[in-house]
Order: sequence, then C-alpha cells, then structure tokens
Amino acid sequence: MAPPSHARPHGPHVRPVPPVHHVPSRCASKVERVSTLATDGRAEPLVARSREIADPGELLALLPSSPDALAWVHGGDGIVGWGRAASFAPDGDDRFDAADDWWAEVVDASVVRDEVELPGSGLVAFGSFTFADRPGSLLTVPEIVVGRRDGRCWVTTIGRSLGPVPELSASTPRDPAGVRFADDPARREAWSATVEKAVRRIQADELDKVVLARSVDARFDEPLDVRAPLGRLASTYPSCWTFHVDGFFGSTPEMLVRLQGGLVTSRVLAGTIRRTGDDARDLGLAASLARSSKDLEEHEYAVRSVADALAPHCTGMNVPESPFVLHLPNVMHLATDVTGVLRDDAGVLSLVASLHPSAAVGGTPTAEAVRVIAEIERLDRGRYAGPVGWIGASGDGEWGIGLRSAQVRADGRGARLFAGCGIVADSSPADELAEADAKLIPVRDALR
Ligand SMILES: C=C(O[C@H]1C=CC=C(C(=O)O)[C@@H]1O)C(=O)O
Repeated sequence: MAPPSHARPHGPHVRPVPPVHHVPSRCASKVERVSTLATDGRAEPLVARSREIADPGELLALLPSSPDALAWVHGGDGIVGWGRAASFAPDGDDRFDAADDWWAEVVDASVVRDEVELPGSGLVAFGSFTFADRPGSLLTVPEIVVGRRDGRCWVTTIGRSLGPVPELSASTPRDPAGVRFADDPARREAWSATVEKAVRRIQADELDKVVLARSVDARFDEPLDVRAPLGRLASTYPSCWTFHVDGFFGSTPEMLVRLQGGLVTSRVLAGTIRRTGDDARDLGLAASLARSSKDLEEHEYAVRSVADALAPHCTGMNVPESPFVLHLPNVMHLATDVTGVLRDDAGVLSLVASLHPSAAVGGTPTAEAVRVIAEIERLDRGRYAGPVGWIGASGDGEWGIGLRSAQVRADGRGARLFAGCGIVADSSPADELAEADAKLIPVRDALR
C-alpha cells in the first residue's frame, strides 16, 4: 500500500527541495489578515531560516529572561525560542480549528529556508490551549528558535527579513525567592468532599469516570524567573516534556499526540501509584499497580478515548492490550503507547481537536464528564490539562497534555499549581488527595 500523504494544504514546505522556497498565498485577503495579526501589524510575510550550528550547550540555559521565552525539551533534545514574530489567541469551542486555520495562513504567507530538515526546524509556532472554552489559548511564532535533535543543533531566525545568526550565550537564572505555598486544610477537605460526590454519581451510573483537579497557590518575594524551575524540571524529569508558554510551565509525562512524517503516536497515562523512594518497595508497588482493577479500569477508559479519536484519521493502528508501568521520580503510571499511520491530510492540530479532552483529563463519557467537572470542581483550570506543544510548517508537531504544571501570575509574584486524579466507582477520597499531592511534587520542588 502506498504511504499516505501527510502533507497538509500548507504548501511544499515539507519536501527536501532547494533551500529557499516561497509558498504562494492561497488568497490575498488571507495574507492580509495574517499580516495584521503579526505583532507590529505590518502587511509583510514572515521569512524563516534554519541553519545548522555547533552544539550551543543546554537549550534551556540559552533562554533570555523574558516573558516571551518558549520551551519544549525532552531528555536534552527539543526546541526553545524567544521573541514574538506573530501570535494568535484563539477562543471558543473551535479554538483548535481556528488556530489550525491561522497557522495554515501564516505558513502560506511565509518564505522558509530550512537547511536542517528535522522535526522542529523551519517555521514553528509554540502553543498552549485552555482546557475549557475560556480565554487564554495562544499560538506564538518566536523570532529565534534553537533546537537539538539526535546530536544535530540548529538556529532558526523568523522575521520580516532574513536575519543573521544571533549570538547565543548561556546564563544562570535567578532562584525563586521567599516561596510560600498556600494549601489550607479546609480546601483539602473540600476537595475530598468533591471526590466523594463524584464517586456517588459514578456509583449511581451517571458516568463511568471523571478527572477532578485541585490547585495550590504559591507566592514569591520577587517576580519568578521561570528559567529556574524549568531547568530543575528538565534535569529531574528528563523522560517528561518540559514546557513553557506565556507563564504556563511544567514537565508533562503525557504525549497527547505527535505527528511526524505520517506516523501518529500518543502516550496515554491513567492509573497512578506514589513512589516511596525505596527501589525494592517501588518494584512491588509497580507490580500491584499493574494488577489493580481500579487503575486498569481507569486506564482502559483513557486508552479507549484516544484510540476512538484517532481511528478516523489512521490506518494500521496499534493499541497494545495491556499497559506498561512508567516510572517517574515521584509516581508510577499505567502507560500505553498508541500508534497509527495517518490516512487523511489532518495536521497535528486537527488531531489535537479530535483528542481533547481525553479521558486522562476529562472522563467517560466525555460530555458527561466535562459537565460534571464544570458543575462540581469549582476551579478555572486555565491551561492546565489543555494541550501544549508546537507545530511546524508541514503540520507535523508534538502536543503534550499540560500536566505537572503551573501558571505564573501576570505580576510574576505568584503561581497556581494544578494536579488532578481520575475518579472511578471505587476511588477513595483520601487516596486521591495523596495522589494529587504526589503529582504536585515536580513543580513544588522546582520552585523551592
Ligand atoms: C490529571 C493528571 O494526571 C492524569 C495523567 C496520568 C494519571 C492520571 C491518574 O492516574 O489519575 C491522570 O489521569 C494530573 O497529573 O494532573
């Protein structure tokens, strides 16, 4: 069978062709709209150029101290960026499709010279979407991107004209100062009561599973330099994807969807056990997690939701029958890697639109779970549990679920940390509270 076409109608950016290619716009009015969305409002297309460079050292250390700093790193590889060449803040239920359309227009109106041709090189946008239909989603095209993959490094400049390779230098971030966490017992009790309420509704057959989240506020004496927690997260959780977009940062173990060269992959997590720090004991706990009917049930809902959402877009899907246990420093999760071969021309944001919210962050059935969350959780999740990641000119990209995360306040002197747990019929409120505490550890520790 011929391999499916994975190129989106974004033009020929994906093909290894001569270094400079200008993709004609689909229609002039769209180009104008895109250009006016760029930060300075001038009606000019973007010019992006990626060049291979010598290894500049740790990517996160290159970030300037700026609210525009962007990051998506995993085990030393990934991309970081800064500056804002263009951005778009989609809103509403169709925010993913609106973002996808905007991106198609940006790509159509841009000139890309990619001498690297690796995932993340060429024109890219970073983004973060809200969990629910509320303001706060953002797709942003940086002016500078630095990337590393499999030992190769590059820099991309994006702007109104071809820019020179910038000077890259590492700097040391300022440690968080005077950190206090507010997690008072009354709020903890109230959350346990909410879990109990959800269990009763599940036992009454209103729904099968719902993910409930809680938040903890942090305060700082000085505005946070987000590069400090980012560096700590990346070194402590190298198997997670450490991200930062517009004050939303964290280290997520869950890949909602990666699209690369027609291959679709998703890492589904649900079902958790805390680690004790004693390796022998943790191995026993991992075995009990793999046998726990409560966790296996919770996991199965999450896998089903992802497999069902991807099925219309994929052939040759592989959905393993049993999960493996993913070991992280704070917790262990039941995990399943779902793969498929793209059979339509969906870009990664269309796949995100089909997948969000998966049962790892929403529940089963989805509509009922989302309704119950809105009714009983009493929390504005913001970007927590929403998709976060990047998209390239071909429509390929990587989008994780914004977990183990926090949103920095606009004045930088505080942040809200989030964690949630999948609730099923035999969930215990005390266990879920302890599990949520364990899921808060990565960001909590990174802020100390
Ligand atoms: C909702 C979160 O985790 C999800 C991902 C992995 C395991 C989960 C669980 O076991 O409940 C959650 O579904 C969170 O970290 O805030």
